[in-house]
Amino acid sequence: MESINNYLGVSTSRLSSKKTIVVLGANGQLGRCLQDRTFLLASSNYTIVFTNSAEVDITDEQQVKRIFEKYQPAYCINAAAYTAVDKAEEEKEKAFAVNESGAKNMATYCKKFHTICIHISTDFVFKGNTCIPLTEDEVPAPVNSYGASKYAGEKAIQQIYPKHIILRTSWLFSEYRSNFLKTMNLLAREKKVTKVVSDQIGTPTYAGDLAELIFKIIETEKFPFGIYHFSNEGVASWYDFAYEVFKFYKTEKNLQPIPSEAYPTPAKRPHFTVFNKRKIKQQLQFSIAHWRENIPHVLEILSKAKT
Ligand SMILES: NC(=O)C1=CN([C@@H]2O[C@H](COP(=O)(O)OP(=O)(O)OC[C@H]3O[C@@H](n4cnc5c(N)ncnc54)[C@H](OP(=O)(O)O)[C@@H]3O)[C@@H](O)[C@H]2O)C=CC1
Ligand SMILES: Cc1cn([C@H]2C[C@H](O)[C@@H](COP(=O)(O)OP(=O)(O)O[C@H]3O[C@@H](C)C(=O)[C@@H](O)[C@H]3O)O2)c(=O)[nH]c1=O
Repeated sequence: MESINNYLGVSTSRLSSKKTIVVLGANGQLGRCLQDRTFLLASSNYTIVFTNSAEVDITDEQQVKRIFEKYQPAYCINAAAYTAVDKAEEEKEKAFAVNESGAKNMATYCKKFHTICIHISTDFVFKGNTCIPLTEDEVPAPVNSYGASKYAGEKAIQQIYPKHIILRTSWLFSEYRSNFLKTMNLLAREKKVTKVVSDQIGTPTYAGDLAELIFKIIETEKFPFGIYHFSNEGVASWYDFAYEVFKFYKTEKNLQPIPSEAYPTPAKRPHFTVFNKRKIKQQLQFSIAHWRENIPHVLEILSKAKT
C-alpha cells in the first residue's frame, strides 16, 4: 500500500478533519482524467487517494477490505473495469470477475463503512434496437458479454447498498489508454482507406468531462442516489466520430462508411444507444460540451506527445 498516492500535496494522516475519496482503477482513462482534475476539489473538504490495479485488485475481497479499513472513505469512485468488448466474448469469466464480483466487493465495503459509492456503467447494457433516446427507466438487455457483465455489476450494487450513484456513460475517449479516437488517430495518418461502421449510433464522451461531473456530484453533497445517464451532447455513428479525426488530418477522403455486416466482430454491438440526459440535467445546472468540441483538444494533446 506504500505506493498509493496522496494528492493535493498533503498526506492523509495530516488531514484527519478532511473526508477521504478512494478511487479504484486509477490508471484507466477515467482514472487518469480524475487525477488530472484533483484541483477541482482543492478548496473542498476532501482528500483523494488513487489506487491502481496492482495496489487494489477489486476482485480480491481482502484487498478491497484493507483499503476501506485504512481510509474509511466518505466516497468510493469505481473507475476499475474490464473493458475489452471483443475479448470479453472469450474471457467471459474474467469480465464478470471484475465487472460483477469487483462491483459487489466494492458495494459490500461501501455498506460496511457508510461510504457513498460512485460506479460507472455503460450504454452497452442496452439492446439498442430502438431509435428513441434511452432514459434510466429503460430495461437493459445486453447483446454482448461485456454489457452483460456491466449490467450484472449494476444489479449487484443495487441489491447490496442503496447509497450509490451509478453513472452510465458511452463511447469514452481521451488522450489516455486505448480508445476508438486513438485508433482513428493512427489510421487517419496512414494514408490508406479505412472503413468504419455508420449504422451504430451513440454519443462519444470525453472522459475528462465525466471526471468533472463526478467531482461536481461530490461537491454538491446530498446528490440523490440512483442511476443517471451522462454523455457529451450530440449524436454520432462511429463513422461520424472517425470523420472528425480524419478531418483534423485532412485525410477524410480515405474514410468510407460501411454497414455492421461488413465489419464482423466477436462481440455484437447495440445499434442505437443515445442517452436521454434529462435526469442528470435536472440535478445539476451545468452545460455539457458537444462531443465534436472535445476532439481537436485531445488530438492536439496526442500530436504534442508524439513530437
Ligand atoms: N471505455 C469506454 O468506451 C467506456 C467505458 N465505460 C465504463 O467507464 C469506466 C471507466 O472506463 P475506462 O476508463 O475507459 O476503462 P479503462 O479500460 O481505460 O481502465 C480500466 C481500469 O480498470 C483497471 N482494472 C481492471 N481490472 C481491475 C481489477 N481487477 N482491480 C482493479 N482495477 C482493475 C485497469 O487496470 P490496469 O491499469 O492494470 O489495466 C484500468 O486501469 C468503466 O466502468 C467502463 O466500463 C462506459 C462507457 C464507455
Ligand atoms: C477500428 C474499427 C472499428 N470499427 C467498428 C467496430 C465497432 O463496431 C465500432 C467501435 O469500435 P471499438 O471496438 O473501438 O469500440 P468499442 O470497444 O466497442 O467501444 C465500446 O467500449 C466499451 C468499453 C463501452 O462501454 C462502449 O460505450 C463503447 O465505447 O467501430 C470499424 O468499423 N472500423 C474500424 O477500423
